[in-house]
Amino acid sequence: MAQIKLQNVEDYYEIGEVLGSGHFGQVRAVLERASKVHWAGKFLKLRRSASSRLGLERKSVEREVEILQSLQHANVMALRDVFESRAEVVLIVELISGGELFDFIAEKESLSEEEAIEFLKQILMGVGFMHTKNIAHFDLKPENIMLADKTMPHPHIKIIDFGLAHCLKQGEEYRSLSGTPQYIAPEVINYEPLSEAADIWLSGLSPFQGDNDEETLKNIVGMIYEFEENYFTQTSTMAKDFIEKLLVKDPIERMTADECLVHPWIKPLTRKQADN
Ligand SMILES: COc1cc(-c2ccc3ncc(-c4cccc([C@@H](O)NCCN(C)C)c4)n3n2)ccc1O
Repeated sequence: MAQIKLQNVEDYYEIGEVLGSGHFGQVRAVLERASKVHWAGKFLKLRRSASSRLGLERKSVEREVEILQSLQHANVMALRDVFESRAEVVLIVELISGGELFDFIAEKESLSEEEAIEFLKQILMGVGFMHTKNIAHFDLKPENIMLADKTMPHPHIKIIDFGLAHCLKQGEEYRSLSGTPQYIAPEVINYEPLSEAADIWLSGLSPFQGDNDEETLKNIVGMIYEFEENYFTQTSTMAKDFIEKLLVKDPIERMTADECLVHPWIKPLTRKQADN
């Protein structure tokens, strides 16, 4: 468990290039001075006063640190160190060098269902693990699924960006409108109490995609979607059954991560089922 250090992060790590940035702040490559091991540092600006709109509230940063400290899993980005100064918190996490899964797939001529299942199994194992701890990610989307490295034949999935994640407490309602429009579940749009089920929604090629965010959100709430022929002609019946069991509006009726892992498309019972 990383204890929050009040020392200067640069006493321990050499700060390198910017790897990426977003709502979460900046991610930079860092080099641990003592071990010469490469890590990634997520630099988060803290809000200077209660009235300020700039920077993150301390309690949301503390929540993310607590969540990351409780998640040790092969398919979840690992937390190594936390440094805090007056205006900034730096999370030192494992460096993920394989890039985004989205880009890896985009660079391929095609993706077989077997390859898709391999990726999906790892994502579901990571999500299933966080759900056993009542932690929901609430921002699962292709950009937040990365590859530890691109070694074939078994690329290693890492789930990142727990900036919107929440540990759900029994008997406590949690609602949020945060997330990315084309990937959020209907219960988020309807501002209903949320559960881990909000993570088990489609987060690939969205069949709800509208011409703009407003239309997309309307499609999701109205369950208006279609499997565009030119994308799904080669898709097996079993795969479509799997997707349809995810796109269930009622979160209680939707498959859980563990149920997904035993769905016949992911875990065929017989060779015949596998060829469906
Ligand atoms: C700890 O929280 C985060 C960690 C990371 C993270 C962790 C390790 C790591 N190794 C390499 C990278 C990396 C490399 C290039 C781009 C990015 C990132 O800006 N794009 C990833 C998806 N984005 C939408 C969050 C991240 N990362 N990013 C990204 C977002 C986070 O909220």
